[in-house]
Amino acid sequence: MRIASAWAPPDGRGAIGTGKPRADCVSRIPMTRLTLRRPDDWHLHLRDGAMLKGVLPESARDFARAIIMPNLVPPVVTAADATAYRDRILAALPEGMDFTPLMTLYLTEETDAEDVAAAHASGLIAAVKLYPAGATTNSASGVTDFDKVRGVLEKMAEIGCPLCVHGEVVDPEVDIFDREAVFIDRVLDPIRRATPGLRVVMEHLTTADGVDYVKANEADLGATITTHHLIITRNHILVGGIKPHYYCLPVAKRARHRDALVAAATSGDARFFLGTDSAPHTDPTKECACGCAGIFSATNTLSCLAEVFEREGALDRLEAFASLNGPAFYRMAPNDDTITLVKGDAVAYPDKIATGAGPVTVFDPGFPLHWRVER
Ligand SMILES: NC(=O)N[C@@H](CC(=O)O)C(=O)O
Ligand SMILES: [Zn+2]
Ligand SMILES: [Zn+2]
Repeated sequence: MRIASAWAPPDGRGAIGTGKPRADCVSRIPMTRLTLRRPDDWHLHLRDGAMLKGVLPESARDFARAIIMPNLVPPVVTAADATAYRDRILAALPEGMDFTPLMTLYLTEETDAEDVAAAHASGLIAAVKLYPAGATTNSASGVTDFDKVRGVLEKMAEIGCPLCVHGEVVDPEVDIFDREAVFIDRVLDPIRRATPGLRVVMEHLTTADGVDYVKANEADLGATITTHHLIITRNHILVGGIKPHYYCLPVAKRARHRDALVAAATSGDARFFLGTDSAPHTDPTKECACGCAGIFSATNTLSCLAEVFEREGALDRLEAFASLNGPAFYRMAPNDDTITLVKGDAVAYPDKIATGAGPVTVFDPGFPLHWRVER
């Protein structure tokens, strides 16, 4: 990573957005350019058809690769499904954009271990995704009886194919804010103990309990953290009127959990890496009596992350989180090309993008963004 610095202009622009030079910048040179290896997104929803066409450029512009979630309707269950879906993604990619979809299979109680092994050996899939049935958007075909997938998990441990996990229990007795922590004790830890060598990614971590669990385990365990969970708490969803565009699963928790995620992401610890979980739903399907879960952040994710890392004094660790730790976990080389973030006046980004499926609202971090990706 290369960090270039320049003095803020005399009028103070660029000095942390206050309009005035900050006192603590007098003796420090504010950073205004940041070059890092091109990032990857280790958890992304692209959907299909008109929505795919509309949202794909928003990710492909900044990210070189992404782990593509398989929760279509019907889900991407077999190697044949994944091949067809990958081809539809590549066909929707605008001319001249360079983007590699890393495919996943949706684990069901009928998944065939040999189909998984062949798809992994051929390089078609990078991982298999476990959704507890009923836990989240389009998870009805997921797993209810974890004993039924034991054979597939053992095969995955043997061949080194990672399991990406939506880590929430669906027990109606368990409070929605506790579902991740309970999942770790009731489901994840027993699966990992029963399947030595299984490589697991806890997707979209939302709790300090999750951070602690990852840190307590040396080998074979990583976690993605989303952009929005580094920023919002449950107050964003509920205070001053219900805000459907902040609703996602796992639901954002209280501030101490958000702060634990920020500490983990900005620590440089290689077990934590970026998975935006950018999950587009059209406005009418979010702004209604039973709104869909999912936050769309592909458009402004890197600007948001730079702001979060800058506040923590950790801009020099953004590259580890966004560009290095993920490939290391997935045993892939980091990207050779780079992107440069430039700091300046507040960045303009659309509040919605238009897709053939309908308008999709872009994540609003609630503060101005000053870092933009240099094109
Ligand atoms: N995160 C979400 O709130 N929604 C995701 C599903 C998921 O990742 O759980 C989606 O597909 O919309
Ligand atoms: Zn999920
Ligand atoms: Zn997701």
